Amino acid sequence: MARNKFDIDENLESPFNIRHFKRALVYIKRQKKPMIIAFVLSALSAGIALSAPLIIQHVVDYTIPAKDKSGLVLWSVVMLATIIVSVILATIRSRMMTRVGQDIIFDIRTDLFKHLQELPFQYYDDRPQGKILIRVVNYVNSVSDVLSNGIINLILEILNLLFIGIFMFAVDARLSLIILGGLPIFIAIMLLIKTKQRRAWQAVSNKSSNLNAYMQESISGIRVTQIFNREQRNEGIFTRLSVNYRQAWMRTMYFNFLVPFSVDNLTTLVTTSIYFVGLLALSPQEVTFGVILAMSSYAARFWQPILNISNLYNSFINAVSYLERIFETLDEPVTVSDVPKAKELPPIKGRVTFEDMTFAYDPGHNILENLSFDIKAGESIALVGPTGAGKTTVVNLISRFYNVSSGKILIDGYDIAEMKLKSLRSQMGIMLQDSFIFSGTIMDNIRYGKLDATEEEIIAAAKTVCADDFIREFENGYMTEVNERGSKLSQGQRQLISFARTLLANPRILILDEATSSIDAQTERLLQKGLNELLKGRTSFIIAHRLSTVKNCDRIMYVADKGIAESGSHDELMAQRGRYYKLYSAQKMEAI
Ligand SMILES: Nc1ncnc2c1ncn2[C@@H]1O[C@H](COP(=O)(O)OP(=O)(O)OP(=O)(O)O)[C@@H](O)[C@H]1O
Repeated sequence: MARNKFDIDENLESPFNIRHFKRALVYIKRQKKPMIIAFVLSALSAGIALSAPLIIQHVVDYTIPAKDKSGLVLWSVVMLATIIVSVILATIRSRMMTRVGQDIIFDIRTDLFKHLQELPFQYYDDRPQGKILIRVVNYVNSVSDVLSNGIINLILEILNLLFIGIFMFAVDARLSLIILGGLPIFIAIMLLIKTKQRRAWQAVSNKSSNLNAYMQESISGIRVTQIFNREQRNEGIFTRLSVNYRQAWMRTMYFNFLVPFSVDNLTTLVTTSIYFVGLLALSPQEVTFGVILAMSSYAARFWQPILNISNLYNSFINAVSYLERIFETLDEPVTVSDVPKAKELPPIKGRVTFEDMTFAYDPGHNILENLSFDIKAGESIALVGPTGAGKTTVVNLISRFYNVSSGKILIDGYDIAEMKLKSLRSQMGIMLQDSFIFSGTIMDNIRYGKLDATEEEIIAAAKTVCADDFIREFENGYMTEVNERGSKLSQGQRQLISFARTLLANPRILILDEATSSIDAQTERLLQKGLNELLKGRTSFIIAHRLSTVKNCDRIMYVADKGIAESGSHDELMAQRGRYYKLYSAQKMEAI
């Protein structure tokens, strides 16, 4: 069961701590060089811009009273030059940082994708795909700016604040203290809203994740939706999720606006105080008009970096809620992986042994119990039995898509839990009822089974499984582009392509899970010839509800009651007159 349905908020398994941020630093460190250059450029640009109030003070107090026209022109040119240089430096920096941001995205996304490819079936069983997608696509995008520009800007703003402090204290210490007077009020406001703000951002990421999961589910299930006229109901669910998202977003915005609102008012307050104290309380001899002008300009400039830092803090809080989820995914354990000192499974003959094997998807709820059987290399085995009995589970365990709960599965006497997964799976061929087709050409899709296969090998495989005829009927033959999931192809055609794909991989053990159920009887007969060739000398497990297709298997195992209820050849089982006999007779009756 999906642990996180689309309308269930995700609980973070490990809430954010500084360790997560340290991990983010790993990605940032890789961009050290461009980030240092960008930082120096920014520092230069900010330093140049800071000289403007000093120029203004000098011009107001000395150049203008002295009616020094050439001095006035000179200072105007200096002022213009500082603006131009500062703009050029800022532009170069912003280009560099765009690149750094993209490189960070690239690295995190690559790590996530690599990890997702290794995560076991169980991980995907438990989550809606949309919630996985949003982490790789949206969350990574959202954190890149904070991890690149955000860090640099934070250091810069702190330095900026320091420099402004030095400059303003150099101009007038008493008026500077008035400017600093607003700080305790600001810190108190920030402390008050900090926790609420973080929770609000977490809610936004939860709600957007839910929305995404539902979108993904709706698109995948659009056919069923239209068949059952569910459009209106689904719209209702979608609206509810959208409203939840909007409410969560509005709440974060409320906190976000609160911060600049406080800063604006504090700036106005301290500027007014400077005018008041400067003009009334202190004598004109002590404080010149130029000093008051310069100090009011510093007051605005002093509060600007504070506003910027608090905005950065907002983005940081937002990014933290995304980083938590990105790292949670990266930390997701690869439970089905090579054990330490795993051995390479040598080329196998194909003997498969289950030794007292028990398996549960969810602990405490066994699907198969104490299962033991031994299959000789080259034997063809049919797994039949009622829906939900565990046939697919048996074959999934042979490929070790899940770990057994107890007991062992051996191939040629080797415990598969101790073998390298790659060496195990490369010798297995699995064909499912729902054959997945990737976007690309038909040729690419068949080549998926063996990446270095030649065109001749691919065509030969397609011929063996009777796919060649229909492929050639397409205008572009093997080079026909198909969509993801193969929506241009019939289900039977998709299965034939996946047959060719598996044949190309030349596996020693072959698993056919309802693989021929969508192929018409005539094609199936044709295919059977190819399949017989394919099955020769290989161990095969065939799951089929249509018993006529598995009658000729060496052994038929009837899966029921958490184990194998009956086992033997068709004739033996018919003679037993047990459950297989009943099922076969019932199907025969239906066919008449
Ligand atoms: N990923 C999963 N997580 C939890 N339970 C599962 C999972 N997959 C299957 N099951 C349960 O395990 C049992 C066996 O499922 P399995 O798919 O092996 O049956 P099956 O015999 O192949 O059925 P069918 O003939 O319908 O394909 C079922 O009761 C099913 O509900």
